[in-house]
Amino acid sequence: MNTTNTLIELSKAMPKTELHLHIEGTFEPEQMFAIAQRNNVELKYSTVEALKAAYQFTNLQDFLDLYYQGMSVLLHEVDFYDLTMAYLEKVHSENVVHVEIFFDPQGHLSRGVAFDVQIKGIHNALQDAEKKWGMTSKLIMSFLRHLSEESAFETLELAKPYLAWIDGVGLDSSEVGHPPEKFLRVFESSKSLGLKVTAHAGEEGPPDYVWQAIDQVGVERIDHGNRALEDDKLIQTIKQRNLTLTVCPLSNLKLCVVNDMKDHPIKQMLALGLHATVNSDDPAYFGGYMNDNYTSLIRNTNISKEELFQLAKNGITGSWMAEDTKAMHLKHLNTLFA
Ligand code: HPA
Ligand SMILES: [Zn+2]
Repeated sequence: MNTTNTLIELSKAMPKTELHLHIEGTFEPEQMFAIAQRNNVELKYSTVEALKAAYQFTNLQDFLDLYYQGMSVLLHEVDFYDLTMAYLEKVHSENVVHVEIFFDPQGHLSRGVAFDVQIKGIHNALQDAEKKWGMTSKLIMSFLRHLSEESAFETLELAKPYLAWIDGVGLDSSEVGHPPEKFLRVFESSKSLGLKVTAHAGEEGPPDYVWQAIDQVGVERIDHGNRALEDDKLIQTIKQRNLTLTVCPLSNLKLCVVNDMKDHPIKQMLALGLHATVNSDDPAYFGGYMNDNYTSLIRNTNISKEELFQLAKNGITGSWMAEDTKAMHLKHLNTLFA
């Protein structure tokens, strides 16, 4: 086998974590049509093929418009369960051992779907995956940044009875024009409830948004972070504070954050000593799950075995899983790469 194929096989076999994944972004067109039919909801596209053909994006907003349309067929607890379980089954088959999943409560509340309906479906699927395969997970409630601070506070209020099932809060949706500082007070309240904090920053937004996420919000992780590379002082700060970047290669390509996978900056991030990880973001929309992301990087960026190991290791150390579980997966990883 040549080196490329050897590395691809190794990337498939290695224990992986997924730290940046929107559960609503795992909605495969076939499942979307099946759930639409059983819920008597009409989709804007008449066939799976027509829907897939619309997955051509030039920026984040193009994608978000379709993403919110797609999730509109989710109405009942079983829909959230089925969506989550389909994703977990898929990534279990790819040797993903731990997932940290975002969900967007406001994207469903606005359609009259209650908070408890959403979270019960998702939570039960996560529990079943742990029982069946020992796959561990964390759940991150994400605020939609194009909506108001007041709406985020209302969402946090609804989450209070379910804090035992929620590990952290995040910030997603349209980035430019909606800086992290817009949600400072909501993040403060979230922290006081014992929740961890992360935020999408530097996907399309400027380095200043990453500064705000770090210095004002006090995030424990940065989701994406690509544009941090434009600011040397920011790079040094991210490094000094040991902040993990949840990087999403195929997402970056589909949303034109990078023009070509050959230009993806993940190797540069590693060379700078940043804790970059590989994640799939919205795999049903961006052309691939975890293994596809690694395969694309290996084929296009000349990644070495050492870099592959570092990416997988960063995924374990940058996760919010228990320290003894981290140690167990790191041991397995070391054996595979020995
Ligand atoms: O990549 C993303 N960026 C911002 N918001 C999102 N919501 C789902 N995916 C994304
Ligand atoms: Zn994302």
